[in-house]
Amino acid sequence: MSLSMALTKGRLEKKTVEMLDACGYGTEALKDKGRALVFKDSKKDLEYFLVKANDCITYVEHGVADVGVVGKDTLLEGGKYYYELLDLEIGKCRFIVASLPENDLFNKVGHIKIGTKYPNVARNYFLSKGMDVEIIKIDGSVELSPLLGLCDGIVDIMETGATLKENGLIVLDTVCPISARLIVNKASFKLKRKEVMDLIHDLEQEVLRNAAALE
Ligand SMILES: Nc1ncnc2c1ncn2[C@@H]1O[C@H](COP(=O)(O)OP(=O)(O)OP(=O)(O)O)[C@@H](O)[C@H]1O
Ligand SMILES: O=P(O)(O)OC[C@H]1O[C@H](OP(=O)(O)OP(=O)(O)O)[C@H](O)[C@@H]1O
Repeated sequence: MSLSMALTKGRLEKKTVEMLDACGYGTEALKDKGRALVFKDSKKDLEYFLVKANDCITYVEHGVADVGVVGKDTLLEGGKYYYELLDLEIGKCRFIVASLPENDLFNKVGHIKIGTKYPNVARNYFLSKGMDVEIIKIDGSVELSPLLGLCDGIVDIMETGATLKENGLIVLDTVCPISARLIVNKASFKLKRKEVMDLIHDLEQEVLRNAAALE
């Protein structure tokens, strides 16, 4: 049976395609893609489509995609009707809490405002600290919000730390590490078990090879 795979476009796209390539999959169409969004694997019975991160979960939950590759950040923010079966160990970064140095929100008395693209992650984090904060949803350039006084601090993704540094923000805490995960539709896992397990096995071998290469 054929498998359909939702890939998160953007930062994870190239690394995911490289992994599939290294596993011997036929991903040429994904590399020379123009404006197309659906691609057939040239070697395996597999179809790919490229979507935004949140939509990856939606397609997998609805069974339109049997499997998907999406960041743990997106999984933590929303969606739950899927199995998360493999850490691909690509797209590594982390969720952090940051602020201007003079705005140490953990020692602030009174109302605290947090800017973030990830309101659920931020709310859960501060609840776990016993702090009642106001969450302000921001869609991008989150680092700008404390600079302009919209909020006291942010919960955002940090990879190299360059964006924080260039904007004079400091890390106050790490919420959790992030990496890309393989998620699987629950029905597909039953009905296409062999195909899904073969894919997981192939990717798992590549995760191990990548880890060994780093040692
Ligand atoms: N430095 C980083 N910043 C953001 N995401 C990163 C970073 N490094 C790895 N990632 C991972 O890549 C995924 C996709 O990020 P990307 O910025 O391409 O899309 P996005 O968050 O939907 O942003 P945009 O709206 O700009 O397309 C994230 O969900 C995260 O898992
Ligand atoms: O630690 P760094 O390597 O600097 O990376 C972190 C930055 O990258 C992401 O933003 P992105 O470029 O996706 O733009 P956005 O703020 O518009 O989402 C993230 O939200 C940070 O701003």
